[in-house]
Amino acid sequence: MLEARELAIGYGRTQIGSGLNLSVNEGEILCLLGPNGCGKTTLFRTLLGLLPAMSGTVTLGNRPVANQTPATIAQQIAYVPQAHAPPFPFEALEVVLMGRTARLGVFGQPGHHDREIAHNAMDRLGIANLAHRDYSRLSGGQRQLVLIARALAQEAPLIVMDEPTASLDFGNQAQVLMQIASLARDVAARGCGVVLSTHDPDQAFALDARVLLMKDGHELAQGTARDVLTGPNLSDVYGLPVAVETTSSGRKVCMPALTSHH
Ligand SMILES: Nc1ncnc2c1ncn2[C@@H]1O[C@H](COP(=O)(O)OP(=O)(O)OP(=O)(O)O)[C@@H](O)[C@H]1O
Repeated sequence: MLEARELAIGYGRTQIGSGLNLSVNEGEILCLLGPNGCGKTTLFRTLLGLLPAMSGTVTLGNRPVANQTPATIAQQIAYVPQAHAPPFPFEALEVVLMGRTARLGVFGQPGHHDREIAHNAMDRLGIANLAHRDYSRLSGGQRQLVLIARALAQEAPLIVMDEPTASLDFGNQAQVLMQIASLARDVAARGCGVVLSTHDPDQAFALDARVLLMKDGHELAQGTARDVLTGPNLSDVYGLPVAVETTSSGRKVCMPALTSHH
């Protein structure tokens, strides 16, 4: 569905990364992990056609993304950016309704059906009570949940999420992870493809995701969480000793060694 081949990414003439390969299909979760500044957001912007590739190709639904209009791209991929406050006030529900834009005609106004879908998306994320609140006055975590609801309302077969749990509290992080898993794995509704970035390797284990581990704009390893998120790989990427252990319930957890060596 979404595929990148030998992709080089960057801004203007400044190359941020190269040699990137990935593919995501419906029902799959791909988790991007790597240190601050390694190029995750830049890669996302390139995958979404917001930033031209410096070389290599991005194909979306078997066509180069570079040849597709923003509306066609939006029908295929929903993007959940990192949450920022907008410069002017909107009701949270209006923000969610913006997810319907790519589905409306040129002068189309959202109708009853669109509002119902927007309400359902908010309900699913447990934020129905925020519908008529001023989006710019919500907390960072509440805004993040509204942006995820907007992506759900878009009803695209792929969702790209830039650090979707970054500003969420402990409970909401777990809640959003469960939503991501059910988006991809829900057999009744046809599963979406999900690409997300996170700074928490435990989340890749919890989601049983495929992992692309990045360092300095390049792929260090790609594969199952179990194969890629090893102590040596994580130690290499984050520059400190990391241990990967298995809990009594059988889940893997990653722990940096916090002892200092003097
Ligand atoms: N508009 C821009 N023009 C030039 N360089 C940029 C621009 N935006 C980001 N960069 C640079 O690109 C590099 C990669 O940034 P990017 O935001 O993709 O990293 P990231 O992996 O998403 O980081 P984080 O985990 O901190 O969000 C950084 O060195 C950053 O300074």
